[in-house]
Amino acid sequence: MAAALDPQSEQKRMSLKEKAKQQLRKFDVGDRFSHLPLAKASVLVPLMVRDGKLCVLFTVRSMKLARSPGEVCFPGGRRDPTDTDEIATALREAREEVGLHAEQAEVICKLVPAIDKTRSIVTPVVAFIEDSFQAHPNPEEVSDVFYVPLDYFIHPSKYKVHQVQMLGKGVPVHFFEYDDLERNTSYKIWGLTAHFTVFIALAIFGEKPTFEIDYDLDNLISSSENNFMELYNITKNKL
Ligand SMILES: CC(C)(COP(=O)(O)OP(=O)(O)OC[C@H]1O[C@@H](n2cnc3c(N)ncnc32)[C@H](O)[C@@H]1OP(=O)(O)O)[C@@H](O)C(=O)NCCC(=O)NCCSC(=O)CC(=O)O
Ligand SMILES: [Mg+2]
Repeated sequence: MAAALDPQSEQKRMSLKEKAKQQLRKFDVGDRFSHLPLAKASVLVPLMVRDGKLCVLFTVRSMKLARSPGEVCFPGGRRDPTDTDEIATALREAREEVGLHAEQAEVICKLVPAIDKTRSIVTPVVAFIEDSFQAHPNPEEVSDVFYVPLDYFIHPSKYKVHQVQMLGKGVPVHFFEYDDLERNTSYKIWGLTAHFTVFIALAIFGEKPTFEIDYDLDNLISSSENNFMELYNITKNKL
């Protein structure tokens, strides 16, 4: 039984969440990108408050997977015919992969998508989950589940960046290394997953990070959507 929170920390916990929800809702893209004719996938970005800090849940992909084995990602996957929309895909995959039931998740928004190496449009669906959520990883797809404070993606202690030519455009690929002291394990969060996490940290905290970003922080919505459409148009023309 978790120790009863004193009213003060309960108050702080709630205001942390409410402020984060308020910020995230400003970035909801609705169905603005739902009609684009590329294969679709979604990830669920689970947020919660742990030890008084906003934290995000990550998974480590099983080595059995053909694609990106062993890499850190969010619960997620390709859309299947039973999914009514991007949110349904994200929630179905989270249930399959970490045993998160839809009623344990409060979906807050869909954020600007990204394009992955299989040229699918990947939509990040952000949800608050129960702070006490206990993951049940599906070993077919997930080998580990861990949590990182979200502000680590504003001022990381271990970070590097690679500028890659993605579809003819110079794009920063963020590489974070997070040392989970409790589990005595170091995790590498990079690429698409890091891209989404940085954006969510910027949207919630609105703070300039200690590393370079390819957004205009004062116009985060328009600069992020322009970045996506630029990559989409290059991808579309290459198909
Ligand atoms: C784009 C994605 C959301 C798509 O999700 P998934 O790859 O998990 O797709 P999925 O869950 O639908 O299916 C994954 C595999 O599991 C199998 N699978 C699905 N359901 C299953 C089940 N119930 N039981 C057993 N296996 C199952 C499928 O056959 C599939 O194999 P198969 O696939 O063989 O059919 C994810 O790949 C992702 O987040 N990628 C980025 C990870 C990342 O950031 N890596 C860091 C480098 S950046 C990077 O690498 C960028 C990039 O990816 O472009
Ligand atoms: Mg998956």
